[in-house]
Amino acid sequence: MPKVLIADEMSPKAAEIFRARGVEVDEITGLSKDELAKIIGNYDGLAVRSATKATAAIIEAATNLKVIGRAGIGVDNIDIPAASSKGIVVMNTPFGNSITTAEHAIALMFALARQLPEADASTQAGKWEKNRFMGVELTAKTLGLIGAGNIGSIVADRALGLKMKVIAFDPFLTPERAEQMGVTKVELDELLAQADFITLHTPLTDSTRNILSAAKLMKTKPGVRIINCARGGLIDEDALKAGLDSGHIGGAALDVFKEEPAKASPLFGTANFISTPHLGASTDEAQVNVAIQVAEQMSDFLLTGGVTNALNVPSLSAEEAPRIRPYMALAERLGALIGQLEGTTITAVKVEVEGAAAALNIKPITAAVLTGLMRPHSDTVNMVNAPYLARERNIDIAEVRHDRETDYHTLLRVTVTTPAGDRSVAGTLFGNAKPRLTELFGITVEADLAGRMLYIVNEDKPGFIGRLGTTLGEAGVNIGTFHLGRRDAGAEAVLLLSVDGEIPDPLLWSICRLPGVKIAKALKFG
Ligand SMILES: NC(=O)C1=CN([C@@H]2O[C@H](COP(=O)(O)OP(=O)(O)OC[C@H]3O[C@@H](n4cnc5c(N)ncnc54)[C@H](O)[C@@H]3O)[C@@H](O)[C@H]2O)C=CC1
Ligand SMILES: O=C(O)C(=O)COP(=O)(O)O
Repeated sequence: MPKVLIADEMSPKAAEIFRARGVEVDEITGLSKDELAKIIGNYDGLAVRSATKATAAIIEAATNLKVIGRAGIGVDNIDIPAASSKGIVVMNTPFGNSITTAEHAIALMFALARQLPEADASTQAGKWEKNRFMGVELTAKTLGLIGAGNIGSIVADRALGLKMKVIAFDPFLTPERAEQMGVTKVELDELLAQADFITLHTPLTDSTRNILSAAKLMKTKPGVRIINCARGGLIDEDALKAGLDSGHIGGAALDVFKEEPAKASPLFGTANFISTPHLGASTDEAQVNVAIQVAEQMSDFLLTGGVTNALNVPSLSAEEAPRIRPYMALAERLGALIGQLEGTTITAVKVEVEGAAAALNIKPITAAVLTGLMRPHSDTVNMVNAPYLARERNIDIAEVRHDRETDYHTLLRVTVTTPAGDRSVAGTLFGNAKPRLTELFGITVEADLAGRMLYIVNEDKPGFIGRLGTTLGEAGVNIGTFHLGRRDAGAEAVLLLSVDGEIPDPLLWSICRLPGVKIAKALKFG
């Protein structure tokens, strides 16, 4: 039974679902990184929110880990490249807490507009400072969105309902989507010059880190109010403090900080500054949503191999999975065939799909080809890390979808480039389910690729097959299936035999010494 560690506070729904699905679960929160490193080797899955840092060191210690599930959106606490190169799937729940987080941004916008926290503190201190707190209306003000994805677009929708004008800076926002959202797409400097309120909704990446730098903050409209419910690190906190102190920035509300937990900050105590302790996702509804999603997704993966919302491996939907699985089996076998025959000299791989296969998601098929190709040379390769390992080995990957008629209703071709030139194998599915080789290095040969096989290239001369049968028979090796292909009569022939049992080296050498044999290799599939 797979075993999962829930390492951050999560709705009890998560543990309930894991157990109901047949996954063992431990809930241990507040672990130090050393404590986590010590126990992580016992688990197949790790479920986290933002507090636990799944660093390279933790991942290194996670000898059995197969999946890390983030009950939430941001995955900046997970070292995805480290997980990928160890073949660990990383998944998040991209929508479960977006409404809640958008509502928190709107709440902070109101709080800034009417100085609610200060007014509350003053009133409860018995001061009744009615004249001190003069607010601004949101109606007709301009809201500048930095990042118009899931959360940004919900914020835009709510702000439009409040009769605000919404402008957005997001390099990936298409004009059509902007129009559909009812927002005006602008460049960052234009947004800074026009916005009365700015709200950030991007992930923390190299392109967004410090996006509101000191220089950019200086370009904002005097009196601007800034909200960050996305990630600390998007705003230069020192420059924000200076802007608030000078009065150029009229207010700022941060739910997230560069260093978390933020137990001290120069911003604390600054006038017109509001903060919450990373509460964006903290509602009953959102926490139930993300807990259910993460537990379902991780259980699916651990129990059935189904992949949803993974960040480092192509997703396979429930409808797609049954159609694509036989292709992945074919892809892995073609990759394994060519990987065993061409060794480690491969510098490029081309995956081509034709006929029915051309309508499918090619990414999992390519990942399966690469997995098969590298498995003979790596014990740890799997669907997750195969593309990364290929990249590390400077293998160039190309994917081609052909829109043409073929002799087969569906065809998958794998071509590798080696110092000796390009070599190609192709295969199809019989009955949409059974992987079958159709072509090997330009020669038509139909074969199942399964179990132990023997690959022989020989001169096409009479008597060879008899001699081969005798050699195998004398060694006590039974032939299961026998597939023969040749370029032209009397030219080079290719033999693929499935055999019951291992072919020991001395037997392989005897086969190599048979007259006419050019190449003999033992192959293994599955
Ligand atoms: N405070 C909290 O508790 C929570 C915080 N979050 C944070 O909110 C962020 C946004 O979440 P979603 O909207 O779901 O993500 P999303 O991926 O749907 O949207 C992010 C948007 O940022 C845009 N973007 C990327 N690089 C950009 C750049 N250089 N400049 C401008 N825009 C850029 C993308 O094109 C995308 O449209 C998350 O990454 C997460 O870190 C999410 C949930 C809760
Ligand atoms: O989902 C996200 O990105 C969040 O930041 C929410 O974080 P949390 O799960 O509340 O620690």
